[in-house]
Amino acid sequence: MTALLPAGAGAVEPVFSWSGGGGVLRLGTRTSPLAMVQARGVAARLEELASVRVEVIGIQTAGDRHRGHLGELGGKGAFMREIDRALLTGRVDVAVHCLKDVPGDVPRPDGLVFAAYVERDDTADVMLFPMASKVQCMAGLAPGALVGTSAVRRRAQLGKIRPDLRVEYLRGNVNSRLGRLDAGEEFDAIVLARASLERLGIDRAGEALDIIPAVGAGVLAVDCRRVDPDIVELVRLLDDGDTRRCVSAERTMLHGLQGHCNSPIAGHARLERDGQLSLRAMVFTRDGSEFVHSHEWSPPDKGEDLGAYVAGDLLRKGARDLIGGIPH
Ligand SMILES: NCc1[nH]cc(CCC(=O)O)c1CC(=O)O
Repeated sequence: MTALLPAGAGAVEPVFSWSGGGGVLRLGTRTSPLAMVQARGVAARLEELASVRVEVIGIQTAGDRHRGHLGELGGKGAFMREIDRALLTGRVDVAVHCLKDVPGDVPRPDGLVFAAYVERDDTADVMLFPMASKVQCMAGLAPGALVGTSAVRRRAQLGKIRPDLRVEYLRGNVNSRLGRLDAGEEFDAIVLARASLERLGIDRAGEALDIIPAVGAGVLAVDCRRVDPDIVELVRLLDDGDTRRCVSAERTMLHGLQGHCNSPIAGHARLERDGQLSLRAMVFTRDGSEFVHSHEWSPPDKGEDLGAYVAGDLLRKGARDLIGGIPH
């Protein structure tokens, strides 16, 4: 079949065509080892589901090239623009993103649709210690110990639990962060997503932190062009309904708060044993010394209403002042 890009889907020519069944589907993602391993997992599942060969194509993004603070590039969107463009121009047919890295304050391009939210992995944030260090738990860290993380959400929540720790900006791929940690010269601990360790096959336990996860944590989102019904239908087979319900609540909340990439916002939805959907969320100052909190429930298919309600609740409690006090 041949599908054309809709008018207005960027200033690009409608060039895409896909010969469904027996064809090769090109799947784009970032070039980091984590992104590539995630993409290969999605590719393998698509190949199981249909008689299609999936070719994984690594796309270097501005966020990967830039070594400094992500705020200088306008935030996490720096990981998306090139991949969106590759999809809109037909260079790739599907794209895999960590939903956590998809900004909530800028609309997605009209022509694209997240046809699948893959069943959620572990959402825990874990603290890791240098392999050779005697200290292997947060309680063992001395006052003033140095913790590496790039996420303002983690920084704020660490500040709330252990205001005596120093936190320094640390980014880069997971292996290079672990390498710097184990070199033992800079950090007493770092914080990473457990899902990223598991996906990379890194067998390191760490200490799970009792903090609220990021919106979209542990969820892979598979992006398609709306005008490719065959591909949308295929990718839809990877969609997990419960994950989609949770994501709908979390992302609607994030959008309602209009938080920018550097906003310390935490939000986590889950399906409770009684069948209700719950959403727990917090907004902090940068150091975690002030915060607002909300925790509400809804029927499982009312995720958007729940997210909008929790965002409104947080705003009523003063979230705007907390977010507004932090530069991009
Ligand atoms: N910002 C980086 C990022 N984005 C998504 C993940 C992997 C885990 C997930 O999908 O939540 C990671 C790595 C990390 O935080 O350690």
